[in-house]
Amino acid sequence: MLNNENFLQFTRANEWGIESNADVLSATSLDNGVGVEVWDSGVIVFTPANSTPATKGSLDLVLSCAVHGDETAPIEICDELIEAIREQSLTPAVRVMFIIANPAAINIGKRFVDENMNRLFSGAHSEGEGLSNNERVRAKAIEGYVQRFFEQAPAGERQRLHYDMHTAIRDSQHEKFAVYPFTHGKPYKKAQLQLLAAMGVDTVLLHEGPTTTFSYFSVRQFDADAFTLELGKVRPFGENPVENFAACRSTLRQLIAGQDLALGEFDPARHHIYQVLRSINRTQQDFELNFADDVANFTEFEPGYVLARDGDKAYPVLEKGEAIIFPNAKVALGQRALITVKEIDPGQLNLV
Ligand SMILES: O=C(O)CCC(=O)N[C@@H](CCC(=O)O)C(=O)O
Ligand SMILES: [Zn+2]
Repeated sequence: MLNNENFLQFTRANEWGIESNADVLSATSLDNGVGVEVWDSGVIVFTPANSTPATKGSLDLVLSCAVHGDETAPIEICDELIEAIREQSLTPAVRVMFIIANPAAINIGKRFVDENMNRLFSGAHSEGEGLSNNERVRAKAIEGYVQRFFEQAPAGERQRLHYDMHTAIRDSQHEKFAVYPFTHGKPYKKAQLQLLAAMGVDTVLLHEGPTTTFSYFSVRQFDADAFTLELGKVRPFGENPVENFAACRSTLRQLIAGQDLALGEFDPARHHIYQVLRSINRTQQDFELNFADDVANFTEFEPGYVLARDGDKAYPVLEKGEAIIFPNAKVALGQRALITVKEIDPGQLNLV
């Protein structure tokens, strides 16, 4: 068993998984009756001691971090929550699974080892060159764990929620924001926007099409409410300002403990909603972004301004209000190097 070993340390010591016959895989329970199962390195599931009132106990919550290994704030948040549950200072009233996705990338302090894991979900791990590197194998295994977690839930009306937590490479005009994956026409949910705001995330980016990200996988395969959360800027371990994550930490604790979040009336004015206008891919070795490294996410450029050049092709701004997100000229060929977005009125949204 794990004994008293810190789960993050155990995970970092077992970079690409643990033997399927390892004794750490056996299920156990804490003195307070909470069930604990380690399904793999970085994958731990807690089950409440007793059935709780249906409205609370019916939540199945996935909290993931380290899909990008250098994004340390979400790793620190998960570490704190996992150990609080194991020390019994936090008692889950809902099923909760934590996934520390890429321990090998954490250990080298990099976004990934061979390949960006957040482009490998929904089966992308097995396309092209197939399961040719550890990130591909791990993404496939993680898909299986999420499937098992959601599908093993007791019968009855249940809510599925997945927060895939990240931090961004650049500064941002909205420090925290969420990506709301493509819903295939289903309405967006007011309660989810309110829950995000309670976590300090008042800005939401609506994806306009399918992606190979982890959060879209949970939306598409399991009809979960799932979001990529960008909680701040990438910093080394120990340098994340604790106060910046207080709302996120306390809301996650309340969700895990099944406490009432008292979200109140939906107020559209409280939320900034951005629509994705374009994804610009790098297709040529000769790719450049035409703005400085310290230009923040959500910065607007005037129509006509050339944002990027991909070989001979120039990408000028097409309309007033067009702003940039996630610029990265160093992505692999064929991958997204930049997204452009535009703020829209929340009143325009199909909301339930
Ligand atoms: O700051 C950056 O440039 C990247 C931050 C990051 O990792 N973002 C995610 C967004 C995923 C999504 O679109 O849901 C990513 O690029 O994987
Ligand atoms: Zn990330």
